[in-house]
Amino acid sequence: MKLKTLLSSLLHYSLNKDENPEIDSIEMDSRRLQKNSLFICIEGFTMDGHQFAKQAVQNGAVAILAEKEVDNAGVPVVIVNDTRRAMAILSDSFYGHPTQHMHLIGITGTNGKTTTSHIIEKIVSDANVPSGLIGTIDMKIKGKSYKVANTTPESLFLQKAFYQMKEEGVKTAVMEVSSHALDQGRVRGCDFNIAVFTNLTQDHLDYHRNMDEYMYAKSLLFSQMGNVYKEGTMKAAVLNNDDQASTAFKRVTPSQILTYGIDNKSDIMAKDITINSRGTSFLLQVPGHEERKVDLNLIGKFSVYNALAAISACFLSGIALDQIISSIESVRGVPGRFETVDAEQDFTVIVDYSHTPDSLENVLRTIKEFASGKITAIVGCGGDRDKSKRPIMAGIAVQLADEAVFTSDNPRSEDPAAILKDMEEGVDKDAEYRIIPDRKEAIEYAISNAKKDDIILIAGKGHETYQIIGSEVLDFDDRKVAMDAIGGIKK
Ligand SMILES: CC(=O)N[C@H]1[C@@H](OP(=O)(O)OP(=O)(O)OC[C@H]2O[C@@H](n3ccc(=O)[nH]c3=O)[C@H](O)[C@@H]2O)O[C@H](CO)[C@@H](O)[C@@H]1O[C@H](C)C(=O)N[C@@H](C)C(=O)N[C@H](CCC(=O)O)C(=O)O
Ligand SMILES: Nc1ncnc2c1ncn2[C@@H]1O[C@H](COP(=O)(O)OP(=O)(O)OP(=O)(O)O)[C@@H](O)[C@H]1O
Ligand SMILES: N[C@H](CCC[C@H](N)C(=O)O)C(=O)O
Ligand SMILES: [Mg+2]
Repeated sequence: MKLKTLLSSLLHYSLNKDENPEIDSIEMDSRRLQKNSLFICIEGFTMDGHQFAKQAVQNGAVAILAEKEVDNAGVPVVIVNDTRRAMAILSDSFYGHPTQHMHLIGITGTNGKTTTSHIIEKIVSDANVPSGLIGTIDMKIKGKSYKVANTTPESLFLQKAFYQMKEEGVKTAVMEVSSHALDQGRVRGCDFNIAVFTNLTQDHLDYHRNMDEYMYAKSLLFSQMGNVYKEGTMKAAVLNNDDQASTAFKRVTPSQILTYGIDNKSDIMAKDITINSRGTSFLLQVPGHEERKVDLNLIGKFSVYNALAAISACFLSGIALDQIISSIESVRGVPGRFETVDAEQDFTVIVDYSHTPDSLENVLRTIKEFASGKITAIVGCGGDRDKSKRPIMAGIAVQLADEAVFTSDNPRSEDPAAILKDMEEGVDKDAEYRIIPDRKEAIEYAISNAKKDDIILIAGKGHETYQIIGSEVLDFDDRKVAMDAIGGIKK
């Protein structure tokens, strides 16, 4: 594609010379350049990509997109206000607007994005619709899994992935949309047909300055729904009516709205919820349909919210209600979300990705609803992430579990002892808890002391198969460590 053809999708830019090279690829990393590429300089959080312009030209770039003057080695330089956002628009054009050729469902919210997106993908593929998925655990194209670096990848990766999906015949794609991605404009250019909101509680206050800014970032998914519109295409916001933030999203979205809820009157509702240690049942109310009983294999009131969000999105996508219900009833769970580690021991071990105050509280309250033995919570907090959630999470663990064990999550560049100190700030001086900084030892301690009917919650890392200590990424999987520890005591 010629440079000027590519640039025609931008509202505004300036070009320093009247040249029009052929562009065969778009790149944002000077170390991974191809011949005849357009190099996009990004001022990042750790590096300024503008300093690599000359290196990029030496490595094959024939044009540069930047926010300021660069050492360009003679190639055309395009100046725009914001290169990350321009990259999203250009990538969408370069790959032929792939999301305009499929039904795209985006999910945002503090908790439940991964779970809800996996449920939707299951319902869609059970309905024999070729499906794609992008999120925290992986990217899936018609069931085949690929690695991703971010929950919501950078636009360049994203549009290339959608192009691959389109080429492979994907008709419906579902993706998690993180607040970071919205803030950085990674999903500008995505033609969302349905935008789903799960809930908003505290997280990521290391990145967003306060809850209002965090909510504003989330609201962009809904306010930008009208940015790409072709007459006749479905555009809808699916909002949790029991969460206050939905009021703001209702105001900013230009699209049709479908609400779901348990407590407040909503379009799609769950009533008469019953929870046991194996699942959750409820009566489902959907407009134009008789009330229906749904038996989920997923546990907790929060699982009902995820189910309602998924049912609402699939209902709007035109999948028959019978089909939706039979699929959702067959969902066995999502890796690392309330996943039990079972070696036929007489106590229960649950690995769960609760790394926010709200998710930890929900999971512990859910466990309390069916526990007959002692509840032990193993909890840590990530380094280089929202520090203000540390004392809150520690307080919740002490308050709701019978025994709280504080340990390390991914300390990253921080001192694990300092993170544990921050956690301790949240508990009363006379409260009882145990500190075991080494995560493996913490898990082994809890398992070797478990008695019949006890429940051990290993929170925070869910599906993760690594632990980041300093700059090292070490093999670590809570499920495997727990399984080995159970094996050890059964010998
Ligand atoms: C804070 C943040 O969002 N960082 C993201 C950001 O990195 P950055 O701005 O630091 O990039 P940088 O290293 O400064 O580099 C700037 C530019 O220079 C270029 N460069 C750099 C070196 C070089 O030699 N040559 C070169 O060209 C880089 O390719 C880049 O274009 O841009 C990168 C590329 O897209 C992201 O991978 C990276 O995510 C990091 C890994 C991250 O941890 N992000 C988290 C905070 C995040 O986004 N999380 C959310 C999920 C949260 C949730 O689910 O709860 C997510 O969507 O994943
Ligand atoms: N609807 C919900 N409300 C509150 N907590 C939830 C909900 N759904 C799941 N959780 C809890 O949050 C944890 C993370 O769930 P999930 O991975 O689905 O969320 P996410 O939004 O994708 O998180 P992340 O932003 O880290 O990717 C789960 O392990 C569970 O403890
Ligand atoms: N997407 C989340 C993941 C946190 C997972 C937890 N294990 C940690 O490392 O803090 C974040 O980046 O905040
Ligand atoms: Mg996720």
